[in-house]
Amino acid sequence: MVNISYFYDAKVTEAIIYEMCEEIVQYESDEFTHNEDNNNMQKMSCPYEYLTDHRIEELLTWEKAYEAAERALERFATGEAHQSERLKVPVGPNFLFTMCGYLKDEEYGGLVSLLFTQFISNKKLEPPLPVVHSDITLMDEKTGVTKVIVPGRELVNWVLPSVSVMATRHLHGKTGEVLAIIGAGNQGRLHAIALHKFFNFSEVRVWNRTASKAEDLVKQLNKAMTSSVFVTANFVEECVNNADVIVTATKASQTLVKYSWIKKGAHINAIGVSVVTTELDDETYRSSTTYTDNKEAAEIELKPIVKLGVKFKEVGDVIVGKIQAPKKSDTTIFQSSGTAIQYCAFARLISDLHKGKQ
Ligand SMILES: NC(=O)C1=CN([C@@H]2O[C@H](COP(=O)(O)OP(=O)(O)OC[C@H]3O[C@@H](n4cnc5c(N)ncnc54)[C@H](OP(=O)(O)O)[C@@H]3O)[C@@H](O)[C@H]2O)C=CC1
Ligand SMILES: O=C(O)C1=NCCCC1
Repeated sequence: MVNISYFYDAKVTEAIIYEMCEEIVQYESDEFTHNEDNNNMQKMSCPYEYLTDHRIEELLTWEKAYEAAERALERFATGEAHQSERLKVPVGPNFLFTMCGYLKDEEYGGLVSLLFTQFISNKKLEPPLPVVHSDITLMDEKTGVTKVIVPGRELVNWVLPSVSVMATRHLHGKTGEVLAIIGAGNQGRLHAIALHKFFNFSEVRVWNRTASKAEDLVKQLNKAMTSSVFVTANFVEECVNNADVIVTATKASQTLVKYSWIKKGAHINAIGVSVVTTELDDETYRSSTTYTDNKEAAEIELKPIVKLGVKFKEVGDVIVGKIQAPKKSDTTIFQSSGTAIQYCAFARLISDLHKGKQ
């Protein structure tokens, strides 16, 4: 974590403020309007844009997303990033979740604030509304001025799979031949695409509770990639059998994968999050090394895993060489928590792409 206490040193603060004011004056002349009747109080015209899902899809590519994910993991590990505590505010059965962060980086830096609501009760409305709503605000790190607001639901579609790709790269390497996807929902589909684009697997197996959805996804992906590598599996055991890389991305509230079915040395990206259950059995956690992108959050939020006595390691520490990479024979789990820093890197990337800067 970066130590931001130096901002409170009076002399340094003065120097920083002076430097920033010079830049702000420059900025004002372009972006601000003065209200003479109000003691020269600055009134801003709206300096930011809301970038739609559609615009993000137009701008982003998986290659750019992998790079942003890797940089965010690196910077988090080297301390060039600062994050506030994550806060979950209960609203009956629903909640509001917030996280803020500051990433110091020429290309991907900024200040970010992520707001995310999960209203289970929306399912019962007539007509029903989506359960998750989320907006991510990116602010300039020199002025605090808002640059863009992006929809979190779209951004998570890029952030989560590319962080898993980078975790797989650094914890397992580019040796995988068979990928097993458990769950053909949104994240299962996106992980299949992002991981296959990066690793070019010889076989990608998909299992889903509702088999027809796995069949549809397999057809769709083979067609889109003019390939025949995507195949369905009838049972979870058949899907993970001898697989090198596994993704669990379901909303299951029961264990789906048993350690005895997994190849030794496999890597698992465990995406399905629950405060009460895991998709992997206890033996899998006890016999593997579990990595996360945010140890502090994982220790608080992933209670069922903590209860097993699992000691989390951070994937960023492997990337920057702070800790040794796992051995080929180690079975590894990546337990993704998502960090404000990752969202900052992606929001900045999108903001720059939108303005034609990248
Ligand atoms: N860490 C993070 O930031 C994020 C984590 N997630 C997590 O990823 C997981 C998947 O989310 P997402 O892809 O968006 O969800 P979707 O609603 O798109 O897909 C849900 C999937 O879970 C399956 N499923 C639900 N219940 C069961 C069950 N009892 N047994 C087996 N399969 C089941 C569904 O199967 P069927 O088709 O049969 O219904 C479907 O394949 C969730 O746990 C979610 O919390 C998601 C986004 C962000
Ligand atoms: O859909 C989710 O889950 C999200 N998680 C974190 C950020 C926004 C959306």
